[in-house]
Amino acid sequence: MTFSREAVINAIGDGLLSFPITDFDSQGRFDEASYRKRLEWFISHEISAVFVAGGTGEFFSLSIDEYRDIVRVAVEVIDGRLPVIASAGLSVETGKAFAKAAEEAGADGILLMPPYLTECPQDGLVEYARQICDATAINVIYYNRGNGILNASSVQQLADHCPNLVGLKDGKGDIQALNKIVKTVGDRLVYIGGVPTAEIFAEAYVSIGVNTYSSAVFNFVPEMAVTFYKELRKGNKDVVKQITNDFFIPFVDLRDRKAGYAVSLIKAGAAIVGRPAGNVRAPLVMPTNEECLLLEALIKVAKKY
Ligand SMILES: O=C([O-])C(=O)C[C@H](O)[C@@H](O)C(=O)[O-]
Repeated sequence: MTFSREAVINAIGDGLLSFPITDFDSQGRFDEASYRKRLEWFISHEISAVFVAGGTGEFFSLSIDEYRDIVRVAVEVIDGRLPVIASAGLSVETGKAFAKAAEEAGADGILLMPPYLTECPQDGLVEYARQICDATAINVIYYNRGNGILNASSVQQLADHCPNLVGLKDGKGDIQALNKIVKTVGDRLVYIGGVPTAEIFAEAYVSIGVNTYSSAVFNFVPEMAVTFYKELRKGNKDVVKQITNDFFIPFVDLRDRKAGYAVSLIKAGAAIVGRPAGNVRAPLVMPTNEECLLLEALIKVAKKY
């Protein structure tokens, strides 16, 4: 951990957050050299923290050995210039193991993913998160998504119990429920927008005081992603509307063609802009050639910004 808790809270609470895809070679193995170049390129843009092996980074498809390499490489390349956050989760025991690996590699925090597969009662989810928080000294951001959605009183319980719980990342886009969490738990936590294609929710997020989000499209159109974020924060509704109409709405339409495209299209986009990271791993699939051509046309539009 390079940064103080306060510095991590400041970094993740204001500014654009980036979630790099994970590079695989032609055999589907983690490609360290390519990943190093990607991270260097990432931090040459205006971002405030780097979340590695996240959803966009295919955490769900990585072995713990690959994960160790990814976090080690990220901490080396970023070299204290920005906080590095890495994912953890799946079960209490694997969650603790990932958290330990992240801590040993020098990460500044973990993004705690929902449990694997099973339905989850609220008190069980609180216990899942509590045990993983208690097992690590680094910062924890809970990812409220999938089968692991915490309600406002559960978030409050966790925040009261776990001093290292610093943030909540929304992955559902239920603004009513998120607003209740924000109003109930208040400044005790930092709130991050993180539904797939976060920008499409960004205006709603800002309206309830969620001032930052994770941008997956940053992986292939970083200038546009940064412009969108800055104009949003300045309250420049015209530019936000224009980029939403020109890029995000058609992108979301393309994304909705197949489950998992929120990640697959990002890898396809990276290849189109000359920064390939290999293919996604099963159960995800890559977009078709026709879909890649549609994406290429959208990327041309994005370059205007
Ligand atoms: O864990 C992750 O990779 C995400 O948060 C998902 C993306 O960054 C999501 O916010 C998006 O697709 O813009």
